[in-house]
Amino acid sequence: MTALLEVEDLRVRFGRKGLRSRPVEVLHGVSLSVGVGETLGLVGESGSGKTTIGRTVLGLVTPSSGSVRFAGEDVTAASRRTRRRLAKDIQVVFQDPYTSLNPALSVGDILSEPLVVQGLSRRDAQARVRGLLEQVNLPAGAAERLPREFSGGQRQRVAIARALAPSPKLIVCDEPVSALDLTTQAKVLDLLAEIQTRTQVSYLFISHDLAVVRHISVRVSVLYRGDVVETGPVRDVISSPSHDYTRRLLLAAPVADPDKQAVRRRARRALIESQPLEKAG
Ligand SMILES: Nc1ncnc2c1ncn2[C@@H]1O[C@H](COP(=O)(O)OP(=O)(O)OP(=O)(O)O)[C@@H](O)[C@H]1O
Repeated sequence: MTALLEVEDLRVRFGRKGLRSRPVEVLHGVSLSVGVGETLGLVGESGSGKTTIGRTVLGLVTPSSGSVRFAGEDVTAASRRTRRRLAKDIQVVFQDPYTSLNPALSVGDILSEPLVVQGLSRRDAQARVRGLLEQVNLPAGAAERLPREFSGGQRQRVAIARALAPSPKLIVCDEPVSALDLTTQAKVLDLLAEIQTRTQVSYLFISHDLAVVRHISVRVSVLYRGDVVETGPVRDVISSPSHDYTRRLLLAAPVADPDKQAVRRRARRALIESQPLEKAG
């Protein structure tokens, strides 16, 4: 598969408040790739560095070393002109559909403004908005309404439509269904998959939840404290994880049956007690 996004040996350091404290490295040489029309799941617990990877891919964080290449171009060393183009090609959908949409604008304006800025006439932008709403299964009348008039799942559909507006090649999905109930999660994931089949868009799909990642992606990278500890087909990683951290992540996933849940809890506790996990690697 042709690689669209190639992240190589990425290191990111953040400064801490206070003159004496030294910057802290939060990514320690991360490598991953996403093919054209592919979804790579990126899982890890809170604070492992998932969002930092996403923000670096979007050009919002400058790495201390390593590279991010998109369609062969180095994102981190791109000129302003190239960055403008890349800003169109790489879009994002955030976790919280309640804060990621401007509450003062109608859905139609939210979707059409970026298109008008890009040079589309108002009339063409409105036609495109109708097409975008159709793509995410919202009625054309949604354009007249404000974000607060929609449910969480519908707002996330608007956020997906906004990301699709410039016909991107890659969408960074940062926990896009974590704020939704289970049924709505499945519907939004199915929608993302359906859009991918139609458009060949690629997803870097960030989640703390392996079950969600299994639903949407074929390959997954597991991130632990700023290191990718394993990458492979989701099926293999789930059926025979090669790293203790992945085993813990699997055992931590909730299951509906309370007896199975208790068995998992005991297995996880036994694993933690027998093999304390301090460092990645
Ligand atoms: N701008 C920043 N300045 C300083 N530290 C930061 C900054 N952004 C992130 N960090 C730190 O980097 C580490 C990784 O954070 P990041 O948000 O990437 O993790 P995450 O896996 O996405 O977590 P979550 O799922 O909770 O969002 C954390 O320790 C966080 O506190």
